[in-house]
Amino acid sequence: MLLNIRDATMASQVIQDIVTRHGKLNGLVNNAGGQFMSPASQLTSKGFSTVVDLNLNGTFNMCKAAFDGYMGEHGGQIVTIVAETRNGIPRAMHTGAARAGIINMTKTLAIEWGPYNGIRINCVAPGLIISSGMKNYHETMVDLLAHSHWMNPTSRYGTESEVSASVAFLLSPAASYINGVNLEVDGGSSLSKGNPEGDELKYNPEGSRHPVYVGWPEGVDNVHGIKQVDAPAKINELLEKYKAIGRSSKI
Ligand SMILES: CCCCC/C=C/C(=O)SCCNC(=O)CCNC(=O)[C@H](O)C(C)(C)COP(=O)(O)OP(=O)(O)OC[C@H]1O[C@@H](n2cnc3c(N)ncnc32)[C@H](O)[C@@H]1OP(=O)(O)O
Ligand SMILES: NC(=O)C1=CN([C@@H]2O[C@H](COP(=O)(O)OP(=O)(O)OC[C@H]3O[C@@H](n4cnc5c(N)ncnc54)[C@H](OP(=O)(O)O)[C@@H]3O)[C@@H](O)[C@H]2O)C=CC1
Repeated sequence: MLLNIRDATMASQVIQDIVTRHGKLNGLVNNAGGQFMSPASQLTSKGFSTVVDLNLNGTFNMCKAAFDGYMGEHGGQIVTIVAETRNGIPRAMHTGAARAGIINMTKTLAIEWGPYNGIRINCVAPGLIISSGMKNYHETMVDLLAHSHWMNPTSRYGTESEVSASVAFLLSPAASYINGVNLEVDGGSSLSKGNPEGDELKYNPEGSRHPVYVGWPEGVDNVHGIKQVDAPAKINELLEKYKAIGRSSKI
């Protein structure tokens, strides 16, 4: 099924097809999104609109299609992947604005749509994650990422499995009283304030002491064949390093 979330008609059609085929729509995960890197001073109006259209309007199109096509009558769970935006996103102001808009839209929808057979709607805000999205970055950005992971309070980036686990939790009955929240899955990076005397004083450049979770749902053994992600080699080198932490750590 082809889907461009920027196209409201296509969004409705996809939801309709799913309901016709399966008879129901229990959950919607809005994962599609993205941006390009640009300082705000060089961003054109068209560039800003493009990223807002993809992320904010696209997410609205999918939520509305799910509501109209099934959930308004029968209920359901919605989770939208945004991005960690607490202190803005330098060089990605457009996406920061769009994701902040989604977080606020989610709060309103939780209030307005909650009464309709118990729709729950929440966000997951990843920090930097070793994911297929990394292949979109320029080589210099990948270099920077590969050398700055220790600046996170956990001294590592996150994995796709760690984001998936949060999404699965929010979709599940275990989260049945959680509605309208934005769950930051960032290892605490959004709390980081920097340190004028050098970040080394604050973080552990030796590496992470935090066990890593890789390979949904079976864990570090990767029985689903998640050997590496579709990302540049340098990023996968980090993942290999993290897997070793996962195996050797006692939780
Ligand atoms: C670290 C910061 C973020 C926080 C962490 C987040 C990480 C991730 O999200 S991981 C990556 C996920 N995937 C992506 O981000 C996808 C990569 N990006 C894209 O696929 C595209 O850039 C797009 C989907 C965001 C937009 O594509 P499209 O709709 O095809 O837009 P156009 O290429 O036609 O461009 C329209 C318009 O936008 C301006 N523009 C586009 N690229 C750039 C650029 N590199 N620099 C500056 N401006 C750009 C420009 O105004 C374009 O108009 P024209 O000039 O008329 O072409
Ligand atoms: N990796 C990270 O560090 C972080 C990622 N995120 C967000 O997490 C989500 C997943 O990203 P990630 O897996 O890393 O990166 P990817 O680039 O691999 O995933 C983005 C997905 O969005 C799809 N997509 C883009 N535009 C559209 C559209 N108009 N209609 C339908 N689908 C579309 C892409 O499809 P296709 O491949 O066909 O173009 C792609 O599958 C994104 O929203 C991303 O911005 C947020 C914070 C951090």
